Amino acid sequence: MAQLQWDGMERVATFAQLTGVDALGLISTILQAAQAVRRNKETCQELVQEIQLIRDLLRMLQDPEMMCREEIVNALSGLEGTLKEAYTLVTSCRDCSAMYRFFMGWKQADQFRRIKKKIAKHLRFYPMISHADLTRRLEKLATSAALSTCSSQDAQEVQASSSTSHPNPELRSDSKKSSNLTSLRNILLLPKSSQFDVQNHFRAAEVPHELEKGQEETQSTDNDEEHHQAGYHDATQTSSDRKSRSWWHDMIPSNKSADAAKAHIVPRAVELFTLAELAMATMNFSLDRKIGTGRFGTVYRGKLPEGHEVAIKRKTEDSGYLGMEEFRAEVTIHSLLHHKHIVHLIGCCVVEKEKRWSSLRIKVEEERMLVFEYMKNGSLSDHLHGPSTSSPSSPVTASWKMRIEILLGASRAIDYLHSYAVPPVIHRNIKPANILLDSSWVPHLSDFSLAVTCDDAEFDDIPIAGTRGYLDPEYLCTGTPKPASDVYSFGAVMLEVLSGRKPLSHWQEEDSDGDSPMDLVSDTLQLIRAGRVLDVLDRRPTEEPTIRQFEAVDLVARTAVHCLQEKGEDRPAMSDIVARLQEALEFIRCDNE
Ligand SMILES: Nc1ncnc2c1ncn2[C@@H]1O[C@H](COP(=O)(O)OP(=O)(O)OP(=O)(O)O)[C@@H](O)[C@H]1O
Repeated sequence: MAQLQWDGMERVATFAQLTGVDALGLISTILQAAQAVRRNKETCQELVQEIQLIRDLLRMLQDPEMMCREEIVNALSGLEGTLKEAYTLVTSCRDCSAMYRFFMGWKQADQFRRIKKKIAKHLRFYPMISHADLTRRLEKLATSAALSTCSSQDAQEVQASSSTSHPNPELRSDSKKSSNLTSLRNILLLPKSSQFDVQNHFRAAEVPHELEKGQEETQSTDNDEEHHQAGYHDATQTSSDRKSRSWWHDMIPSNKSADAAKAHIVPRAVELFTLAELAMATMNFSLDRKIGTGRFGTVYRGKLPEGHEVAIKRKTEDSGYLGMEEFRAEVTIHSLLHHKHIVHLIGCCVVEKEKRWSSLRIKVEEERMLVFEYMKNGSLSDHLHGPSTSSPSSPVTASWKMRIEILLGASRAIDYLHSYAVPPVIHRNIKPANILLDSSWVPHLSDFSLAVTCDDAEFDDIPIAGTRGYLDPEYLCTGTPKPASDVYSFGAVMLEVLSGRKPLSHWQEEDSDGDSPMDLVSDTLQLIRAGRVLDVLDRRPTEEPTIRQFEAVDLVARTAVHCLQEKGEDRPAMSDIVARLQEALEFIRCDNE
């Protein structure tokens, strides 16, 4: 324990000595101030999360050698100023007077944007530093593990002192040790290529060979045998280990490792599930566990052995999902994204299934599954148009405030994709069916099956994709997706939320040759431009909106018009949309105060 405390002090000293800044002190002051904010709570919370990342970063910077690196010192220069600005901004959010709101609303949104950009700059070496820290911890763990296995007596001593005071906290208790090894297994499941190709900066990760072998052995269960007998080959199983390993190691194209290194956020470790584990979680993919079906497969609700509820998207080759390349791209992109309004990808699974075509021929098909955190309250679309709309208990159906909160959350997720993810990501399938709601009605953007990164140089090879009714007409003409294409789709979502109407009527959805796919868009745009917003509004939240509600929905309507401009360059950036929705929400909140 004493050793741990000393380590912590040493870290602080290292950073403070080298920079002359008590950044950790400043950070804890900001975190305290953030607890008392009365306005812009969500934006402050996001800022706090990023500031916490800076704190984690500083704590990882315990190696003085690293702090001497020019690129890191440069990235951290100006940190004091940024933190002071962040403090001033956060404390200004304590003031809740109407006058303050009137004069400061827009200015604050601008300041938040500026500070977030500065923080992103400070965090740009996060992946490399985190990688170096991880390597250091792995080496420490591997050394301890080697020490503990070299003599059985030593191992017994470790067990005997498991719950007390082993000097290495990672070996302090058996359960702690096994959970560390589980998370290690998860970390190691990332292909080597994705473990930050940082040869110009730091030594590449060396995964201890013994640990790799161990991780494979832990994956087989009794149930696997049953599935082999039923004609399944789980590509992650021992019988096809070589294939499994090369599949996984090939999973992320090597050129993506550079992207990962550039990202200011570390790729999340994606867990590799076996078919047996997922079959068990879903009662063998039983019908009553089915949540919904999309173009690319079926989604099931499942429960993992630890009790964690998940949604399992099962994609088959028949479903029209394009193939392994797209699956890899989806997992790669999704694992790089960390945002409170983006559905968390927990893991995936690939299995081979034998299908008998005739007495002589057997065809081998691949099935791919993705495991996500479960979103208990379904999709925004379900609440606007599904059976739950008849239920007055759906707050989405009944409340303008909730609808605007959902739009705001989703817009923040898209803003993150466009402006903070590195490389930037274009979702290409923004629609209410892909905005999911958790048990607290917090929105999460989902479905990255069509997402592309902005540095995918050869857009020519990527077919135009999206959902009719939300597709940007400019993208349809040029074939080149841009962040502005997502902005257009989000404009259509805003109109749908305001009007409660789908952009395409049922017959248009069915008829792929329908020549007027944008009826909601063109009808409502005309009405809004003519100042007739009231004629557009869904009357389920309230028959007559109050003045504040009207101000809010009017602002949303005008923002939607702006998003639906024909030319991408005339549309607003996602960050402006976030600011306007934030303002719209403030109007509604005034109503409730
Ligand atoms: N993580 C999740 N938690 C809860 N429900 C989910 C989750 N992911 C998807 N669903 C449900 O499953 C349905 C089908 O999802 P899926 O993403 O396969 O298709 P889609 O988005 O409706 O359409 P498409 O993929 O064809 O564009 C969704 O509408 C949603 O209701």
